[in-house]
Amino acid sequence: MEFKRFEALIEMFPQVQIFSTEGEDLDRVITHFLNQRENVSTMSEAMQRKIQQALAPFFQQRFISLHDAEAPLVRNLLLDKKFFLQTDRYIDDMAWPLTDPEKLGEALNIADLAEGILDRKLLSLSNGELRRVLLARMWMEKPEWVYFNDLFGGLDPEYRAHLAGCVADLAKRPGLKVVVRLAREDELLPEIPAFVYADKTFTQYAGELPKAAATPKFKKAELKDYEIVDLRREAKDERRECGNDNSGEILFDLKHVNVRFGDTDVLKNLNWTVRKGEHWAVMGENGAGKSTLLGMLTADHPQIYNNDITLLGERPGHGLNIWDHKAKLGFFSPEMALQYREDLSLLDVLCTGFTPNLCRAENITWEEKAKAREWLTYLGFEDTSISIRKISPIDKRLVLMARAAIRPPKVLLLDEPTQGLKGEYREKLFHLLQLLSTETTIIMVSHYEEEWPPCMTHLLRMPKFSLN
Ligand SMILES: Nc1ncnc2c1ncn2[C@@H]1O[C@H](COP(=O)(O)OP(=O)(O)OP(=O)(O)O)[C@@H](O)[C@H]1O
Repeated sequence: MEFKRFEALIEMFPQVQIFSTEGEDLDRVITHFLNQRENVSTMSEAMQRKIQQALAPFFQQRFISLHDAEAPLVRNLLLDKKFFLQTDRYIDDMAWPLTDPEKLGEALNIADLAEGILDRKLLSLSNGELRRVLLARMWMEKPEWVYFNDLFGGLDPEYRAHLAGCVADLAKRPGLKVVVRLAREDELLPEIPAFVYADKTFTQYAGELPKAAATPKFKKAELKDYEIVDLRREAKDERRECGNDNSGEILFDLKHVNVRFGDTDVLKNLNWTVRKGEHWAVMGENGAGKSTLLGMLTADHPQIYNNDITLLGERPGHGLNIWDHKAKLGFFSPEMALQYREDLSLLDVLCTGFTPNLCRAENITWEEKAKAREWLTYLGFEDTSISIRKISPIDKRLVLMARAAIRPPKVLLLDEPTQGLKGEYREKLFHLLQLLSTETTIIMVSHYEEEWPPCMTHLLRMPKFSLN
């Protein structure tokens, strides 16, 4: 069955899941349709980012304990009669849809959050926690239409399984119209009619839908402390051959590291050593402290000063120069892509990767330019002169990841690099990382078990100590 128009599809299938690698185009089509409807509840990364941007123009601000008494709490977002997103530098004059306080218990259950979350400041939440709070809110609204844009993006595996069950139940509610957009085919839900969107056409999914929601390979309840897995021992094949520089130079050394905010333990007695030639995947449930950990490695997090940490041979407060340190790293996170403001061509963006700065680079050599051009061509960008502002947010992410890696840096830090990336892009990225692994040390945060290039040598699993 094929549909050209979303109107026709939704009329026939009021509960529908749509998988597409052309996510933004599909989102535009659905949003255009829903903007003309009333009582719509939407969950999307864009909403999450809007809140984060409104509350803090610079993401690092989040690392600082927030004293602002006016900063909105989760309680305000979920329970205020009329909630406006407002700070002293941001005003949203549209009130958010009304919520039903009676549904709070059910909603927190859906979001798998404890009641203590209500007193947390919105800005202090991790990406996944904020997503889950927004999901809780949807369950407290009274919509006729529900739209989940990239339902599982940024969520940990166990919660993804829980959410899949909740959405399947929601889709059974009589009269409710439910639209789910999925970025990955392997995340299709059971029972809900499925379509694939490509070339501006919705085609019925030809494969078989799963019988039940996928179960996570790993259960967080089993994890009581930090766990290190030697991936080389697990796979005795080609992994041993790559990134095998056993010079033993210690790049990062963290001893009994603790990070707390008020009475929330984020990192608790973490001992972790990263040596040159190792490549680490970092996993952990939403709020486990993965971004906090990366913030420490980049020296952005102020709590590096009250911990025993060595960063590339230097100690914070004892000779570490932050800018020299950052110049040795390549860093990418989805927030960075969001906050990137430069109006440069793709080629110029990639060339900034040879310098410590984000703005236009001077004195780029002919060889560097040629390498940047070669990388862009490999990633599928034919016209390297177009502005980064003209490409889609997902393409922008890919270009900024390439920028972080091209030099190559001494250490490449990637926070959820595959979030929202289509399979073909993931493969290209992993191929690049595999090639780079002989020259740089890679540390990569992921929410997908075993979804990393074969060069990865270790996995750090992080538990979540606080219950919100
Ligand atoms: N300034 C702050 N004040 C209070 N709590 C904070 C602050 N900054 C971070 N936290 C808390 O620290 C915990 C870890 O956050 P972090 O962003 O490191 O998690 P994460 O593992 O990256 O999560 P996700 O998978 O959702 O991205 C979260 O529970 C978060 O709410």
